Parts: sequence; structure tokens; C-alpha cells
Amino acid sequence: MAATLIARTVEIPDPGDLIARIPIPSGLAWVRHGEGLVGWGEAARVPVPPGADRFGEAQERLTDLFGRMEVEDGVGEPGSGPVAFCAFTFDLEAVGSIMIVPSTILARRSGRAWLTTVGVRPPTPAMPVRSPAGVTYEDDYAGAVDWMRCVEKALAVLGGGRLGKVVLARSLSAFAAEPFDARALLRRLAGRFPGCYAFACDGLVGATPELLVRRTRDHVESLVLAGTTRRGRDQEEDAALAAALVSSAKDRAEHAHAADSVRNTLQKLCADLHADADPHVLPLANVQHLATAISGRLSARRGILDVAAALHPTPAVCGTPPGPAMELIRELEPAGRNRYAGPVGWLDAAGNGELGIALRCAEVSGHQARLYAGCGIVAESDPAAELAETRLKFEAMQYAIGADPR
Ligand SMILES: C=C(O[C@H]1C=CC=C(C(=O)O)[C@@H]1O)C(=O)O
Repeated sequence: MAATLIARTVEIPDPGDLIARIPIPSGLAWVRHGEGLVGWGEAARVPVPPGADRFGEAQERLTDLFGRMEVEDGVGEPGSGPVAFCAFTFDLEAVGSIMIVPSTILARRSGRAWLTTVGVRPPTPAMPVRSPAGVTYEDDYAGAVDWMRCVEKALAVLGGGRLGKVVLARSLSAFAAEPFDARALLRRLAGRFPGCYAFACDGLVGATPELLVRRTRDHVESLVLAGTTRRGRDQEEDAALAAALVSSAKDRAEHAHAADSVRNTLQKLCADLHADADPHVLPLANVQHLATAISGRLSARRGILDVAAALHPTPAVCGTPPGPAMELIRELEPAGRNRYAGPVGWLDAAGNGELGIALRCAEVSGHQARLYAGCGIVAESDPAAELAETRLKFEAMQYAIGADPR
């Protein structure tokens, strides 16, 4: 029988910059505006098998694991006690979903900070942070021209009326002279995108603006994004681009697919649901998006993974209707997405947590980082404009990783 793990949470003075406290390159993170959780060490590693009930299976495995722990929680907040960081593959049939309970978790929210240790915590000597150097890029499976052909194929399917929207993605590989250190990427992402969730989980690193779901006791929130334009070179151009985005029929249609779907799904799970009547513009350092905030109270006891199971994949990353959109994505993206566009974040023993959609991210392994970016395609989409949009979106991770010196 496995030894009982002991999880102890104590309140601590403000630890300062959470990302700066991660001592090793393989640290875990979920940080926005300096608040959130970071972790390191592995008290438990829980792979999640693919399949239609993978979120249910993940919940069962976590309930079992947390249930076998002895918990002393002196804080009693969502995210205190033992926590699992998680990253799920986009495609429920793909392998690679993982949950990790770190042996040390450092957290800070709304003026409180706490430290959780799980199991016997060996001292973790701090390793210096290694910045990426000598980075070069290569297109993966679909280079620019091939990818535009895929968009054209999708447009032909959209023209047939079976699909309203499909999200197509492509990837780009970066190679560095030294193995990548997630902490260096996190620092740069958190610095430039403070309003995004900077995350790291077992090689998946990024900063996503999109919240799939946050569950705080019976309260759930989601921020739906779809519809994109660039930032202006000055205030005037920026405002003009934002106004054009709001009044673009193509972007409004693309956004409505995603917002309606999330609202309808949460409607079934919640009492007093509130959804913005019209999307607002969310400006980020490199792009601006149409955004709709949705929140409500769960009408029955459901954990965050139950809500994620109902929501994923949203039309912000898949399409409508989801079945045919997923089929087309599998056909046009044969290399698969791994955990890009899947749920990423953290979960606690009470069913609370935060899950973003893994966007503006890379799968990092040794010297290689595979960056992903995708775009919602609707009948009015133009392949060249969509390609330009993937370049804008790649720019977030390229900023973190560094430019190609060639
Ligand atoms: C699929 C991505 O973005 C989604 C989220 C915001 C805006 C999107 C768009 O305008 O296409 C996408 O739906 C991505 O960044 O790879």
C-alpha cells in the first residue's frame, strides 16, 4: 500500500514575485497580475487516459489521491490544501493529459499568501534561470502556403452549410542552443502580458487571455474570446481598429458562435446566469479581441472538471457544431495539437480551480519549443488575413523565446 501523503498549508508573509520563487526549470505556474499559484517538485503525477469520459476519470483519480492524503489546512481558501496543476490535450482521443501535485505550492490571492507542502519535502536547491539563446525557427507540418490551402478547404466545407465555424491552427518550432527553462519564458510572458494567465505545466508554457472556467465554491465565471485585430501604432489607430473590430460582421459572427455556446452550456448548469449583452474589446500587448464575460451560480454540486467537461471544446478553439468541426480539424491538422487549445490550470480537493484555454503557448521539450496559433474561420474569412492573424498570435511566444537572428 502507498504511504499516506501529508499536505500542510500555512499562512505566510507576502512572498513577493511568485514566478521568481520557482527554484527549478520544471516549475509549475498559474499567475495573473502577480496573483495565483506556483509549484515545484512532484508529490504525485497523475496521467489522464484519453476517452470520452476523461474529465470524469481525472476527477476520480484526483478524488482518490486527495482522499488518501492527510490534510492540515490552516488557510481554507480555494487553492489551499493539496492542489493539482493540470493540462489536458485538445482532442479527447489524444494521449498526453496530465495532472501534477507538486510537493511545494506557493500561493497568493487578495492580500493573503500561503505555502503548502505535500509529503516529505526535500530541500530544492535553486538553479539559475537560463535565458533562451541562439534561437532559430522552422515551420512545422503546415507552412504558410499549405496552411492557407487548409483554410480554403475549410471555406469550401463552410460553404456547404454543414459547419458554421471551424478553428484552424498551425505550429512553428523554435530550436535553442541550450534546453529551454520555463521560468525564463514565464517571466517574460508575465511582464508583457500581466492580464493574461501565465502558465507552466509539464512542458506546456504560455500566457492565455482566455478563461474557460473559474470555480470558487458555487460561483463560476468564464471569459469567452473570439474575433481578433492588431494593436494600433498610436492611440488613434488603436481606437479605430477596436471600433472596426466591434462593428465587423465577420468578427461578430465568429464571436457569437463561441459566446452563445458557452452561455447555453452554463445556462443548463447554473442559476442566475449573467452574460454581457454585447462583447467588449480586450486589448493585449500584441492583439485585441472581442470578449464576453459570463458568470453564474451552480445549481447543483459540480466540481470544476464537470463544468470543463460540459464546455470543452468551445467554438473559440473548435467550431460549431463541435462534432463536424472536430472531424475537419483532425483531417486538416494531422499532426495534432497536443495540449494547445486544451484546458490548463489548477484544481483543489474541494472542486475549486481555474482552467484557461491553452493559447499563446508552446510545448517545450529540451532544446525545442513547438508554438501554436489558430484562427476562427467563418464563411467571410480571407486566408491571407487569417495567416497574418496567426503571425500576430505567434508573436506572444516569440517575444518570450527570442527572435530568429537570421
Ligand atoms: C485559437 C486562438 O485564439 C482564439 C481566441 C481568441 C481569438 C480567436 C480568433 O479571433 O480567432 C480564437 O478563437 C489562438 O490564439 O491560437
